[in-house]
Amino acid sequence: MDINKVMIIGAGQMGSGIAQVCAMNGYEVILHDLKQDFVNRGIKAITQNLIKQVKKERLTEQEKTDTLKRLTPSIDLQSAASVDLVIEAAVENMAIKASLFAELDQIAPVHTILASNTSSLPITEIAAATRRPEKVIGMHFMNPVPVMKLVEIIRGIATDDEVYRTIEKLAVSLKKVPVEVNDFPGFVSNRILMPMINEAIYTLFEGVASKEAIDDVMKLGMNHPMGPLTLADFIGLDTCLSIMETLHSGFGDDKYRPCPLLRKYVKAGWLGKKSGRGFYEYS
Ligand SMILES: CC(=O)CC(=O)SCCNC(=O)CCNC(=O)[C@H](O)C(C)(C)COP(=O)(O)OP(=O)(O)OC[C@H]1O[C@@H](n2cnc3c(N)ncnc32)[C@H](O)[C@@H]1OP(=O)(O)O
Ligand SMILES: NC(=O)C1=CN([C@@H]2O[C@H](COP(=O)(O)OP(=O)(O)OC[C@H]3O[C@@H](n4cnc5c(N)ncnc54)[C@H](OP(=O)(O)O)[C@@H]3O)[C@@H](O)[C@H]2O)C=CC1
Repeated sequence: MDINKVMIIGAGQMGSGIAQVCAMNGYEVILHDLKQDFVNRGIKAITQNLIKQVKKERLTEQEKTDTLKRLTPSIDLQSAASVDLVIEAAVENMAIKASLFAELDQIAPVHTILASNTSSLPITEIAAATRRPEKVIGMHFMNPVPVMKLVEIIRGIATDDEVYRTIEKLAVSLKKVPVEVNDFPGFVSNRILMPMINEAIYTLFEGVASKEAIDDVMKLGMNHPMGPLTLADFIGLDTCLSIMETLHSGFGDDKYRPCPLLRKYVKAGWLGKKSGRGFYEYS
């Protein structure tokens, strides 16, 4: 199946990154969020990223203009009526995703594939909110989307082989490397990454070392590009907590219990870089 027009739901850090790479690679893109302000913030982030690429002479002024022309803002979910693929990148919350997918199922044409960028939630359960579970799939990009090569592609229990192949082909056309995984809590990426981050938060919580020291150990000792606490701030502490909760409830194993300090920060509204404060402060 050919994909020409894509709708991205959620213009946050992931949604705007996905919209950018789709538009840069020739797709017509609708970028949707709940409020015009949020869509504008997403388009502004994309524009700034493209300007940087032009300055670095990796993109011409014309390519930048053409990319921006392929982006259409939306605050009306009915826009899904004109697309071949929806990639949902709203918040990591099953109730919100299930209700979005049920609505999208009513609006989108029969051929449209409904993909989710969820970082941990079961694709099979999201698919069950629709009458087209065979056309529902996980398409998990990594942050920052324009930089990271991986796209984890997750098959739900009912996902069609043809839908899988279409999404795999699409990922390659975005110059990404697709990796196939089955539908288990946290998939592969966050089943491994997030317990490491949660353990780093426990290490801080228990006073084993300062945040800077914990990050230095993993950066200088293990060659990680970012320390785990900096990475948690970068991902978003609300997203980290949601992922740990999915692992905890999905496996029923207390080794995945979220650190109380992580819960406290999220309750305080300290969500990391996107809210200006998490383990570190950002101006
Ligand atoms: C939670 C989930 O479900 C899954 C996830 O996504 S988990 C998170 C996965 N991501 C990571 O682990 C990221 C780890 N960090 C890194 O790889 C690096 O620190 C980084 C790529 C983010 C920044 O790299 P750096 O060398 O420290 O900084 P910097 O030199 O400024 O950036 C390197 C490049 O990335 C680009 N970049 C950095 N941040 C960017 C952003 N937010 N958007 C777009 N491009 C960005 C820079 O422009 C730069 O590009 P060039 O090399 O083309 O000039
Ligand atoms: N952060 C990361 O590193 C990664 C995140 N992901 C996944 O991507 C998704 C988005 O994460 P991220 O971009 O970081 O989160 P952000 O908080 O940056 O963005 C989410 C956006 O979606 C909007 N939104 C919330 N509910 C709806 C809705 N019903 N309809 C449309 N838009 C909505 C939010 O608006 P508002 O601000 O009002 O809530 C916000 O603008 C999550 O599922 C997350 O797990 C996947 C890979 C990496």
